[in-house]
Amino acid sequence: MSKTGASKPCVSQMCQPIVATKLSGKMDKPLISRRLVDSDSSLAEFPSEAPKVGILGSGDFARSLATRLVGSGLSVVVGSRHPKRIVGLFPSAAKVTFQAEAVGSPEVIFVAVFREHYSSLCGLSDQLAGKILVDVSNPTEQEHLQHRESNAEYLASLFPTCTVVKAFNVISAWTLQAGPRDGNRQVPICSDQPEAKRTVSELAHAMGFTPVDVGSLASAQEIEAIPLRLLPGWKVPTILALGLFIFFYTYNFIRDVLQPYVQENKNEFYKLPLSVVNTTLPCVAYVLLSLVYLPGVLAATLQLWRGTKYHRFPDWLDHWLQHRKQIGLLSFFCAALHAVYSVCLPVRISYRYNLVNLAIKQVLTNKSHLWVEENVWRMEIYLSLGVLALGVLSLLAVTSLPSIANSLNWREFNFVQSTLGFVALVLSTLHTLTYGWTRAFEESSYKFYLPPTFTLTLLVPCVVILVKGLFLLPCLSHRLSKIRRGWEKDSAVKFTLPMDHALAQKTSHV
Ligand SMILES: Cc1cc2nc3c(=O)[nH]c(=O)nc-3n(C[C@H](O)[C@H](O)[C@H](O)COP(=O)(O)OP(=O)(O)OC[C@H]3O[C@@H](n4cnc5c(N)ncnc54)[C@H](O)[C@@H]3O)c2cc1C
Ligand SMILES: NC(=O)C1=CN([C@@H]2O[C@H](COP(=O)(O)OP(=O)(O)OC[C@H]3O[C@@H](n4cnc5c(N)ncnc54)[C@H](OP(=O)(O)O)[C@@H]3O)[C@@H](O)[C@H]2O)C=CC1
Ligand code: HEM
Ligand SMILES: [Cu+2]
Ligand SMILES: [Fe+3]
Repeated sequence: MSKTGASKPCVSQMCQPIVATKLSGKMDKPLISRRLVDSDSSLAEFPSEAPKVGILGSGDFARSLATRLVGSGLSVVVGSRHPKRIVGLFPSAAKVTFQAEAVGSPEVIFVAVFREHYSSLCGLSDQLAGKILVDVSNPTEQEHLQHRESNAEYLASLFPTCTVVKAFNVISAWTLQAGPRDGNRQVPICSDQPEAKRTVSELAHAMGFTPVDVGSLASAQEIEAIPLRLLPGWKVPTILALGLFIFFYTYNFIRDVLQPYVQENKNEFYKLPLSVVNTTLPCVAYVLLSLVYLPGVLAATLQLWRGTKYHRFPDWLDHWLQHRKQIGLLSFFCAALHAVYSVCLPVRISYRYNLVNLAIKQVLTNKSHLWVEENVWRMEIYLSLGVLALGVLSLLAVTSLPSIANSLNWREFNFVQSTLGFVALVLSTLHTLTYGWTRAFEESSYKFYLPPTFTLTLLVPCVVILVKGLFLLPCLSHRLSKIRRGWEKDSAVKFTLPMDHALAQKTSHV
């Protein structure tokens, strides 16, 4: 039955890059030679005979897995219901045969079959007894909600004489083929048998992945839920950003387009795609940035108010504190777009028309040398401040990349995120103030009685900056640092009567 007499390479052979010419066909080529996998010679852990690995199923996942295993120097045997049909799709070094024959010799068998077909494997029970079964399956969202036990636990219940290990479900067939250099390297592994877990971990390592032990098979439910998640921490911040965008866009539309149309009969709808967007984006970026630093201020205020740090923050604040990274990155995204849009402003043909028309008007009225010193300075300064603010924000964004964050110690990271982030907020505020200048006090800036947009955005940031400034006052900063070292306000300890204590608790939770 065997297609090739799958030779078992010894360790010294395995350390050499596998020669592609030995294999034939597209699927045959190992995508990564052993030398490229950054293994820390973990293969040396294997006995001199390459262990045989079994795979049940011949689908996408099975094919990619076989390719990867063969490319990692392991000996592979694939069990299919129709081996003759699919034998050409597998690397020639892999043996492809009937299910019953395939599961005979390997100690470890990957079950690359969907959950609903597990029961069709029950006929193999006797041959599988005592072996390690690796469950790689991913439930659909519906299946995950529908079944109480995980796929892996279900498999274990069907084969009580086997040891089931949950692994590799977070790796796509594509990543397996392309090699672990692209995409996620981490493979969460769980099983009730430490020995089996170790064997599968070593396999993962040999294939260039990083096994992560997540405990007993009961954790399989959690592991199976991982691929079902789609950017979980981003939902609320994204909705927030979209909400702000819609609000400010509508507000700017009314002020910049609707008002001239209704009251001055001017058609300025051309502003919709760029100009209005560029007054909206910076407002969203700026407000989001202040919302990154507001919860820290609220937390500190609450701690000062309660005189202790040992009371839990309310849930909404806790949640908010945890989503600051996403809110901050969205703010950076909008600010970066605002910068690019701003650079585009003078490129527009409408800008040139307006400029030429203004020049002609000046010629007609015989005016010369239009130069308002104050405006010139104001613009130079607000643009410079904007560039500086964006520069500092970029530092924050760069340090939030895990690889950079890992190279910083806690204090360095905190300095960039907390101190420089606050500097960015102050710079943005100065940028906005110098841009807005005295227009908040000019009647002509109020369209439909609506104040200029920038005045709306200033509210939250100014409160944050003000309160942060207050916390620098010696009396408050001293008290705050005492609280953070575990000191508690006398009154919190004084009440000892149960009723009084309950009362104290109640009032401190406002
Ligand atoms: C572009 C960009 C990228 C960002 N990337 C990240 C990121 O990768 N990761 C991230 O976490 N955030 C990120 N953020 C969010 C933000 O920069 C951080 O959360 C920053 O640390 C907030 O600073 P803070 O001073 O407001 O809060 P913190 O320094 O966290 O302090 C908040 C509050 O916690 C309490 N507190 C602080 N220290 C103590 C203590 N020792 N004991 C008890 N209580 C204490 C106080 O009440 C304090 O006011 C990013 C923001 C932006 C704009
Ligand atoms: N594709 C991917 O990227 C990933 C897949 N997975 C998991 O791997 C498993 C396989 O997925 P995938 O390879 O994509 O699926 P496919 O549909 O491509 O392959 C499934 C294979 O199951 C085998 N099989 C065994 N018994 C039966 C049966 N009774 N009825 C039908 N098929 C049977 C078939 O092989 P034969 O006919 O030779 O017996 C078939 O090729 C799934 O559990 C999936 O969740 C996990 C992570 C990523
Ligand atoms: C390279 C960086 C930047 C440049 C070149 C820049 C440029 C500009 C320009 C040209 C305007 C006037 C827009 C208009 O005429 O409608 C403006 C306004 C504004 N900018 Fe920036 N900016 C930069 C960075 C930032 C950053 C980082 C923030 C805050 C996070 C910010 C917040 C604002 C705000 C709130 C306004 C007022 C919008 C309004 O109400 O009309 N800018 N900026
Ligand atoms: Cu959340
Ligand atoms: Fe499930």
